[in-house]
Amino acid sequence: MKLVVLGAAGRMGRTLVKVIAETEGASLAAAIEREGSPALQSDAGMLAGIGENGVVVGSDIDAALEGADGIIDFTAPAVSVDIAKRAAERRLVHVIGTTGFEVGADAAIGAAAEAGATIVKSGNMSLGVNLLAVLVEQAARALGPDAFDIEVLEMHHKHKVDAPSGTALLLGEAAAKGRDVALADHSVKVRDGITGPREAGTIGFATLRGGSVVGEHSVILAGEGERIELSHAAGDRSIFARGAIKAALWAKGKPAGLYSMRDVLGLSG
Ligand SMILES: NC(=O)C1=CN([C@@H]2O[C@H](COP(=O)(O)OP(=O)(O)OC[C@H]3O[C@@H](n4cnc5c(N)ncnc54)[C@H](OP(=O)(O)O)[C@@H]3O)[C@@H](O)[C@H]2O)C=CC1
Ligand SMILES: O=C(O)C1=N[C@H](C(=O)O)C[C@H](O)C1
Repeated sequence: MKLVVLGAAGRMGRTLVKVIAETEGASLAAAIEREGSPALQSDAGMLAGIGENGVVVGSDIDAALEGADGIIDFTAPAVSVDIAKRAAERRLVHVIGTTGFEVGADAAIGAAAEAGATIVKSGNMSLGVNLLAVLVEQAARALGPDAFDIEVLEMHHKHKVDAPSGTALLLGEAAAKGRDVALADHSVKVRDGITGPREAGTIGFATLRGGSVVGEHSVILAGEGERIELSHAAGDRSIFARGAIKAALWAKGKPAGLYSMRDVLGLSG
């Protein structure tokens, strides 16, 4: 499968270039960065630390998509929404790992999927986190909102620009699904000052940033005299890259539509 990596000089882009080179059935068709990026004209393999691979980083996305089968995109929300439309026009696979979307972006991405793109989108592409989400959903269903409070805690490196993380929101959605409520109506993303006691049934989020932490998430279910913690720690970005490439290979030949990593991993149940 011929893949275009968008944001090829970024932390995830470089990891993807490396993992694609290690993956049977996948090849790097093009490596794209934004216009004006200092990475333009560099060799993508050199940036990824795997030695020269002959793929020169460019910024012409339309030329890159000619003859490609799919795009792997860990960039920024506005970029991913725009690329979804281009993927729809060409009926391509588009794997979206980008996080931090505003309300409304889901509708635009859904429209692109209806218009012809085969999109796999997830706030976390790792097997471990997607399994964790299944466990969180089960725990939230079993432990009712009057007896157990749910809090989602995350920590990431100091360069991360969005909060709560896409993974924290994915885990919050899983908890809300287990409780059969809408996360938007029950989430508490900020606490400061005299907040009053905790409201039963809410799902709280706490965000930590610092150093080089790749990504750590805990869902805490706190009851009277007992507490359950379900956690995941990412040690290396290759877990996200392997998941994203697996998603692209899975999506090739599938009907256009919007899919999740739970679909890819057979965890939709
Ligand atoms: N779903 C998942 O499993 C994971 C998701 N992520 C998410 O992926 C995203 C990227 O993370 P990360 O790699 O750490 O961030 P980086 O900032 O390291 O990488 C993003 C790259 O995209 C580039 N870029 C920006 N605009 C464009 C454009 N128009 N065309 C092509 N490239 C562009 C940036 O260039 P420049 O710096 O010059 O602007 C940068 O090189 C974030 O939203 C993050 O949360 C990260 C890890 C796992
Ligand atoms: O920005 C990151 O680094 C990560 N972003 C994703 C998120 O927002 O959850 C996934 C992972 O935790 C790393």
